[in-house]
Order: sequence, then structure tokens, then C-alpha cells
Amino acid sequence: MNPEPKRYVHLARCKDRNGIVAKLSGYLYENGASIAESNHYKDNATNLFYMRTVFVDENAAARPIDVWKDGFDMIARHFDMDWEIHDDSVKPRLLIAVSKFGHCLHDLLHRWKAGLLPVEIAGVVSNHEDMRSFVEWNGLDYHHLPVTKDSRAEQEARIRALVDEHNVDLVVLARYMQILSEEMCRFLAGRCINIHHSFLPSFKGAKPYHQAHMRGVKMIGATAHYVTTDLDEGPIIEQDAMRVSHALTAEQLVNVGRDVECAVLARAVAWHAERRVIMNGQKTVVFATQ
Ligand SMILES: Nc1nc2c(c(=O)[nH]1)N[C@@H](CN(C=O)c1ccc(C(=O)N[C@@H](CCC(=O)O)C(=O)O)cc1)CN2
Repeated sequence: MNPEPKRYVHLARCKDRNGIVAKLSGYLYENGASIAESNHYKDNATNLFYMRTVFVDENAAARPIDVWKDGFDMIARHFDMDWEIHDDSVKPRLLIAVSKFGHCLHDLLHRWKAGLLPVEIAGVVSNHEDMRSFVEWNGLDYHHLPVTKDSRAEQEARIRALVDEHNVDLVVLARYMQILSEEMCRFLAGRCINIHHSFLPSFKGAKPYHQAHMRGVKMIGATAHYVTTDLDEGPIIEQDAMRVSHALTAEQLVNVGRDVECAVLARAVAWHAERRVIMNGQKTVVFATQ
């Protein structure tokens, strides 16, 4: 019986030099791998080079991932390269955090159930009970962890315990309305995505739609970003916007904004899960199909 071919994603970042693409693709060619997808980008401001390669090893049974790791490590030392390799069949494990507004949670679980989101869901955590019945109806664990200003440290410690116990790869703040501490942000660095309900950098904070209404904007939007200690300042993964009329109240802006939030968050989570996003300082490089 023919062994199952293995599909891998290789990510690389290093100072730009001639020969990076040739070296990487040559190594894959010389070892019998076929490239399924390849994208690269040079940031002229930093002279940093970014590359994402999806390749297939038809002879995976005879060549475990560590063999590829050894080869890529050799190349990395030559270029002083930061790199990662991922088995594309291994889906990242998500912990979704939510407060009272469930539209992004509903949307993510629908896409997951429909096989449209290449992830596993380890569970849902919330500081309220509102979403319990929906989550448990979807057969998922619900962790109700209420929080006050005085109990935040203990509550966050319990969230960190959940992340470790369930081997969580990504925490998604799907309208989780609590500001994470510096310690929590360090613990979740690069593996926590938030959906902010405005087109950042406009209207940071807890009530962006009311700020937008006060300002009289003609477009509203949403921003998915990695979470950092600086509120709503983390590296942006995806954004979108839509036209609104002067006639809409702040409450109506909240309602029409939901769809943009859901679509933006779903794209950002999918791209992170497909290893299409590479950090570029306070920004990101996103090798995504629009
Ligand atoms: N360290 C970070 N934590 C969080 C971020 C972030 O960027 N960095 N994003 C927020 C989400 N968010 C906006 O997108 C947001 C959530 C909550 C607040 C806020 O002021 N919360 C109050 C309490 C509000 C309440 O109880 O309803 C607070 O925490 O004191 C602002 C922005 C998620 N966390």
C-alpha cells in the first residue's frame, strides 16, 4: 500500500540575501519534495525577507519530520534564519474566550462544525454564563470563570492552567471584554487573537461604536490583531469596513457591525491556523489568498 504523502508548511524570516529561495527550493527538489505553494516578501524598510513554502513529501513513511528539520536547520545556520515547520495535517487547538456578545462565537463554531475552519476546539471560557447552553449544545466544554478587578490574577491563572492542560495553540478573544494583564500577554505572546469592533487605529477601547457614532463616521469596521499589553495596539492580521448612513443610531451601528466582526475574525483565525501569518515587528506579513 502506498504510504500517505505528507504536506508540510515551512516559514522563514532572515536578513535578505541572494540565494535564499534557490537554496530552500533546491533542498526540497534534491530530496524529492514537490512545492504546492510558495510566497515570499522582502521588507525594504528592515531588509528582512519572509517566505512561506507548502511542500508535499510523497515518501513520508521513510522520512519523518525530524529529517526535514535537520535539513532546514543546516540552511538556517547559513542564513541566520528564524524558521518553523508544521505538519499541515495537525490542526491547531483553540480556546475561545467570550463575554456576553455571542455573534463571533456562534460564527466560529458554525464554520468549525461545517469544516470551514482548520482547527480543533479545546473549549470555551467566559466570565459570564450567557453562552453556556449554546456551547454545550455544540458538545464543547464551557469554563465559567467570573472575574472582578480583585480576582483578575487568580482568574487569569485558571485560564493559563486551561491552556496548558488542553494543549491549546491559540486563544481567540471573540468579544471577551476583559483587559488581559502584562503577565497574561507574555504567556500568550503570538498565540492570542482579538477581534476589535472598530477599524483601528480609530476608536480604541470598550465602546468603539458609540465613539464612531459621536464622530459621525460614514464607514465602520473591525480589526483582528494579536493581543499585546498595549490595548488595541497589537500586530494587525486582518481588517474590513462597510458604509453606514448618518441615519443609524449607535445601537444600529452595533448590529450592522456584527457581520464585519465575524468575517474578519474568521479570516484571521483561518490564516493563523494555516500558518499564513508571520510577525514583522509590530506588524504582520500575511501570505493569504484574498
Ligand atoms: N492586554 C489586552 N487585553 C485585551 C485586548 C488587548 O488589545 N490587549 N483587547 C480586548 C478587547 N477589547 C477591545 O477589542 C476591549 C475589551 C475590554 C475593554 C475594557 O475597557 N474592559 C473593562 C471592563 C469592561 C467590562 O467589564 O465590560 C476592563 O477590563 O476594565 C477594552 C477593550 C480584550 N483584552
